[in-house]
Amino acid sequence: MSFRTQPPAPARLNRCQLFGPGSRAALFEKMAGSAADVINLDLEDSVAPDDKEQARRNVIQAVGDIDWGTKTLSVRINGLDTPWWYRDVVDLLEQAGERLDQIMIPKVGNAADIYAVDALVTAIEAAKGRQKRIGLEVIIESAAGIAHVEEIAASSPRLQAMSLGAADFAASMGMATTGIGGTQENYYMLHEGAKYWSDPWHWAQTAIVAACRTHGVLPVDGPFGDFSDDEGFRAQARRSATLGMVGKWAIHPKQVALANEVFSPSEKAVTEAREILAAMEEAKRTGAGATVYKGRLVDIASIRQAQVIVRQAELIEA
Ligand SMILES: CCC(=O)SCCNC(=O)CCNC(=O)[C@H](O)C(C)(C)COP(=O)(O)OP(=O)(O)OC[C@H]1O[C@@H](n2cnc3c(N)ncnc32)[C@H](O)[C@@H]1OP(=O)(O)O
Ligand SMILES: O=CC(=O)O
Ligand SMILES: [Mg+2]
Repeated sequence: MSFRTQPPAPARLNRCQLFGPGSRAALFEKMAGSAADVINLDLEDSVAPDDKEQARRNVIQAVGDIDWGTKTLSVRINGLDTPWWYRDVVDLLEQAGERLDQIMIPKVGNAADIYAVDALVTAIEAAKGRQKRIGLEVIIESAAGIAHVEEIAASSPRLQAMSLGAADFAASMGMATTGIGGTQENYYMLHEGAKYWSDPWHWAQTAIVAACRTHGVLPVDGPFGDFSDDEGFRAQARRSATLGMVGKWAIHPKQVALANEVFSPSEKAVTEAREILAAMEEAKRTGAGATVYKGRLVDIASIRQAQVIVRQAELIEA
């Protein structure tokens, strides 16, 4: 480990972030009743320009009126290149109740974007005497966002989570697709006449995970647009989990159970992780740094790997 140790990410579940348009208030109770760990009420791209102000009013009212249980409650504001974002922040912080946990900033391009929102949030919190410190989450969904991903991850102590937004990311990068996440038909290697599909999101995801893990932020996979394709969602989510992401968005309620399934370690994985920890305790007792578990090497690094799984299981059990 470097002299500068890796800070832990927030210790809370973030397996699924369920989105719903702020303009569809009839969905809010259903979202609250879902099994998602995080709720994102949207003021941005799922809300038509003419509905922006009504959506903002709906969301402010819903923050206080609806029982959101123990979920993390987040509102996605409009981008900093729009005329709406500052009023989103001001009205939310001045008018929405203390139940609000987070503001999600879309299309961030550099650390200064978060600085601007942080400054505004900090001033309003102080002026209004808000008791709960609002967290921030961001979406990396542009060429600038991915180019500056590390400074964005380091930008504010308020920053809790960072998502990859596959739709806007693809548009900003000029990718030849209208698909939102998942396998891209034309992204394959050809070997002896057979196609081997590759993952065009992989590099952006690993860049996000590395930036997040360096700075103690939760890395999250964003939307998977084809909500009729459960297996496609699962495959995308499993790749994300394998790379170190902690959860995935749901843009339809049927995706919530899929995300929870993939980002909850199986009983078998938890048992194995606990057995590895026990095997290493035994090894330590005898003065060994490495031992054999089920015919394979485990050593002190295995303790850190097993702890990732056990910590997630403990959050779920709590
Ligand atoms: C891609 C880039 C991004 O920025 S993604 C993030 C922003 N996008 C969004 O927030 C979109 C969220 N999703 C939606 O608006 C809707 O789910 C869309 C995709 C339009 C589908 O809506 P709809 O045609 O009503 O779906 P459906 O008839 O299959 O619904 C079945 C039951 O589920 C409900 N439902 C629907 N959406 C949500 C939701 N987001 N959260 C909670 N519940 C939802 C419907 O009301 C319907 O309920 P019921 O069975 O009639 O009681
Ligand atoms: O905001 C999300 C996206 O995929 O774009
Ligand atoms: Mg987007």
